Amino acid sequence: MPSPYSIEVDRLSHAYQMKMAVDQISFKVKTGSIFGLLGPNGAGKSTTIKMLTTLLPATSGTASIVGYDIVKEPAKVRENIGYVPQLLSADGELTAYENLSLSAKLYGISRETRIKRIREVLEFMGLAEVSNDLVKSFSGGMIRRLEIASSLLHEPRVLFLDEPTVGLDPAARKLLWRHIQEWRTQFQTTILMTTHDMDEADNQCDIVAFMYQGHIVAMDSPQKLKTSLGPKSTLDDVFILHTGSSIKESGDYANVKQTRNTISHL
Ligand SMILES: Nc1ncnc2c1ncn2[C@@H]1O[C@H](COP(=O)(O)OP(=O)(O)OP(=O)(O)O)[C@@H](O)[C@H]1O
Repeated sequence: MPSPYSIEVDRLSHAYQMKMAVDQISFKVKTGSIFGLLGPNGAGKSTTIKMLTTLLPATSGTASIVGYDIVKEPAKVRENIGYVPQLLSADGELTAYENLSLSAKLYGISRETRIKRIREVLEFMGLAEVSNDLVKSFSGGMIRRLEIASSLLHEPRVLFLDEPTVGLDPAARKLLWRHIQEWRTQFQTTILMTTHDMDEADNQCDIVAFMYQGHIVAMDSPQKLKTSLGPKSTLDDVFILHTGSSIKESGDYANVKQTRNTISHL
């Protein structure tokens, strides 16, 4: 029987020189669900995503994506995933269509399929009407939707989104999520995202894992995490309980700076 989980992580760790950025984390993500890694800057969220997308080797532990081992079968893993990194990846000097066409060629999608897929992802991400406009004329939210569209061209079974809404205003965030949720409903795509926005995790994720200093300190549905503390509790209250500080106060400076740079790029 096939596993009900699209992502399985077992005691996964990564050390940068002497520093343990991710320290023996374990979790499973059900197919078709949205799993949020929530934590302050420097908690280890991006490092986790980079290991699961085969961009960074694990120091120890194992993980599989739709049954493929990230160490033994990295090519198979890559065939089955989409990845949208924090930093800007769309080319402003090209149109939306041209950006997607370039990505589709890189994915090796045949010419006939390419045209159909590009139309499909443009439609799903609400960009069909601006497909021939230069990306440099786009808002931050439109650029993000284009980057997500690009990661969906090969119809991945698992999508990794690293801080998908960082730097976007509330209206752009809402629109972005509407489009992502529509895609997920249609294709049953499993999504792993990182965020340090409590409301976003609360509203969009089926399961949330709090990351702090390389560890997962709590993991459950947002509702269960909150009710375990009492009525009217927020996810921030749960985070404070497990770490002793608010998510806003517990990041490290270097990473805050990096996030701000990302925002100014958008
Ligand atoms: N290339 C690197 N070399 C050395 N240390 C690194 C490197 N990348 C990240 N780190 C450190 O590893 C830890 C985890 O960083 P990581 O980027 O995974 O955290 P994060 O939770 O994703 O934060 P952010 O929200 O800023 O992306 C941090 O202490 C960070 O300074």
